[in-house]
Amino acid sequence: MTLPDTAANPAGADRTFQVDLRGLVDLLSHHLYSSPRVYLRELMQNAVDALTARHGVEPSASSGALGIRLYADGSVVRVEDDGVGLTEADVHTFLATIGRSSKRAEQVAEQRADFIGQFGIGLLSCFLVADEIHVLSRSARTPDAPAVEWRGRGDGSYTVRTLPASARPRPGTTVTLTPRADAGEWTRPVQVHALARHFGSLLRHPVTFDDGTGSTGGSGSPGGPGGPGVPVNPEPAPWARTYPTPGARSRALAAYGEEVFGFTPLDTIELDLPAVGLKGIACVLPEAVPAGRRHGHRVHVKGMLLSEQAEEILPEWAFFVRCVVDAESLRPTASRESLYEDDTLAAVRDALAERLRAWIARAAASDPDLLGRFLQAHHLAVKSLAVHDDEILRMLLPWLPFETTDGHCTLDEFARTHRTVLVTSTVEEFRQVAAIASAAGLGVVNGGYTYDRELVHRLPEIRPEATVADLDPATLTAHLDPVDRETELAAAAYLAQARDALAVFDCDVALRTFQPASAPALLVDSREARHERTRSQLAREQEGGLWGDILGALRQEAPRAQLILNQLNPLVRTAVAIDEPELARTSAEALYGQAAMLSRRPLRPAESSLINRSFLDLLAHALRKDS
Ligand SMILES: Nc1ncnc2c1ncn2[C@@H]1O[C@H](COP(=O)(O)OP(=O)(O)OP(=O)(O)O)[C@@H](O)[C@H]1O
Repeated sequence: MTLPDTAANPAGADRTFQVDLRGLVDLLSHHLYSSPRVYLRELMQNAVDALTARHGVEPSASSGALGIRLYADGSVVRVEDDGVGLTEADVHTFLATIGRSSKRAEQVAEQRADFIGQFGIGLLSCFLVADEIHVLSRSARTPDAPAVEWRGRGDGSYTVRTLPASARPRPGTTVTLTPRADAGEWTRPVQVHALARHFGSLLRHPVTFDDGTGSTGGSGSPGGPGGPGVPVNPEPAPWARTYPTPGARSRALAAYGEEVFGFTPLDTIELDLPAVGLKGIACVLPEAVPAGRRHGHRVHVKGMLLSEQAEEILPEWAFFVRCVVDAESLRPTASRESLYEDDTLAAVRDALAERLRAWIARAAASDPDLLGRFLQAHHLAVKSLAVHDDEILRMLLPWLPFETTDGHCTLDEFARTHRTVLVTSTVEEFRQVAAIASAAGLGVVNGGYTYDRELVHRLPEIRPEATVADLDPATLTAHLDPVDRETELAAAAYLAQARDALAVFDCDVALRTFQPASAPALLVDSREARHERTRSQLAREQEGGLWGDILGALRQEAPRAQLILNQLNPLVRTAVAIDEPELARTSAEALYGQAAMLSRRPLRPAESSLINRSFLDLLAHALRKDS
C-alpha cells in the first residue's frame, strides 16, 4: 500500500506499516486455528499466564487463593482472573500492539519458560466469535494505579480509559466478549462449560464456571478464587492424587485412560520424568494398529490442554501407545496445536522412549502374562522396532512368534529343539516344503513375512549356540533319503522320460524317499530361480534383437527346479514301472502339475495347459483300458 505524499508524509520519510486487522483475523481463523472454539483456550491461557506472573510478584500467595472464573449466560462470555493485571501503559504496549507480548519482555527473561504464550497474537482469536473485546484490569505490580478499561474492535480501532479503583477493587483482569450472532455454537453456556472442562480440567489454579442461572452456583464463595459457579477442575490430575494402595492408583490411571481415549488399555504406564518436567500416562492399545500408523497424543502444557493430536512427543516405533502428558517446558507453536521441534522436545521424546523400553524390559523379565498379551496384539510393531533397535531385539526376539514347521511358536522354543534353524525367503517356499521338511526332521521358519527372515538371521546374536541358514532347494533335497541303487537303476528309464517331458520347464527329476508317504511328489523351486529362467527364456526367444542381447548379457546360470518323486508313495512306485513311453510322459507331466498346484504359487499358462492336457490324456487312457 502506498500513501500519497503530503506535508505530514514528505517524500522519502520513514513510514509505518499499516495492519488490516480484519485480514489478519481472517488469516488466523483460516490458517492458524483449527476452530473458533480456541478463543476460550487463548483467554484461559492468558489468565493462567497472568496468575503465573502474579506469583512472580507475590511469591508467598498460595496458588489455591488465586483463580479463574468463567461466566457465560448466552449474551456475554467473561473470563476473569486474579492475575498480575495491567496498567494503562501495559495496555497500550501489550494489548493494543499486535505481536508484542509481555512474556518476552527483558525483565521476565528468566521467567519466560514459565508462560504458555509468547507471540502476542492469542487475544486476536476472540475476534473469531466477537466484534469487540472488552478488558477491565487492575495491576498487582503497581497497586496504586487506577483500574484501566480497554475496548478493542475488529476494525482495528480501540479506546482506553482509566476508572476509579473501585471499578475493580482487586488486582486481576476481566475479559468480556459479546458474541456475534453467528458464533452461538461456540459461546452458548453449555458449550463454554464443556470447552472449559476440555481445555482446563488439569489446570492447577481453581477454575469455576457460572451460567448466570444459579444452577451452576453453590460450591465457591463469591469473591473467592472460585467465586460462584461449579468447579471446572475439582480434582488434581489423576497422577497428582494420592491413593490408598498402588493397585487403587493403577486402576484409577487406567480408568482415566479409558475415559480420555475410549478404550480399555492393555496396560497403563505411569510417566513421571522429572528430568524433562513431564508427568502423565501411556495407555497400551489393546489391539494391533497398522505398522507405522502414528497416533495423536494429548499434550497439556502447565495443565492447559494444547493438542489432542501431537505425534511428535514419541518416536515412530511407539505406535502401540497413546499418551496423556502434562509438560512444564514444552513450547507450543503459535497455533498451540503442535510443538516446537527444539532440544526440549527431543529430550522429552528420548525420555519417553526410554520409559517405554523399560516397561517392555520389565514385562519381558518379570511379567510373562503381560508380555504375552502385549506381543499377541503388537508383535508386528515390535518386529519392526526390533529390526532397528538392538536393545529391543535382544530383549524381545526370543519371545516373538513365528510361523514354523512346529506351528506358531517363539523363536526361543524353536531354537531349543532345532540347533540349525532354516528359514525360507518367501511364504510360498515355506508352503512348498513345510510338511516334507518337518517329516524329514528339519526345522524351518517361514521367513516370507515382513521383517521375519531378517530377524531370524539375527538369532545367533543373542543365542550364539543357534545356527541359522537359508533353506534352498538343494539343502532340502540333500536332507531327503536317497533310494537304493537297485531301485534307482530300475527307475532310470522312467526318470529319463520324465526329464525329457519336463525339460521345457527347466525341471530336473529325482527319486527319493520322504514322509509323508501320501505325498507323491515335491516341486522345489524358488522365486529367484523362476525369474532367472523366465529371463533366460525371453533372451532365447529374442535372440539377435536388442532385447535379446540385453537379456542375454544379464543371463546367469539359470538354477533348475527339481521334481522329487517319493519312492514311498504307491502311485509313484507304479509309475516308475510303466513301460509305455506315452503314458510314462503323461504321468510325469501329471505329477509335475499336481506338485506345482500344491506349491500354491501362481501357475504359468504353459503349466495350466499341461495340467489340462495330462488330465485329459490320463482320462482317455483309463477309459480306453476299461472299454
Ligand atoms: N488476562 C490477562 N492478564 C494480564 N495480561 C494480559 C491478559 N491477557 C492478555 N494480556 C497481555 O496482553 C498481551 C498479549 O496477549 P496475547 O494473548 O495476544 O499474546 P500472548 O499471550 O503474549 O502470546 P500468544 O500469542 O502466544 O498467546 C500479553 O502478553 C499480556 O501482556
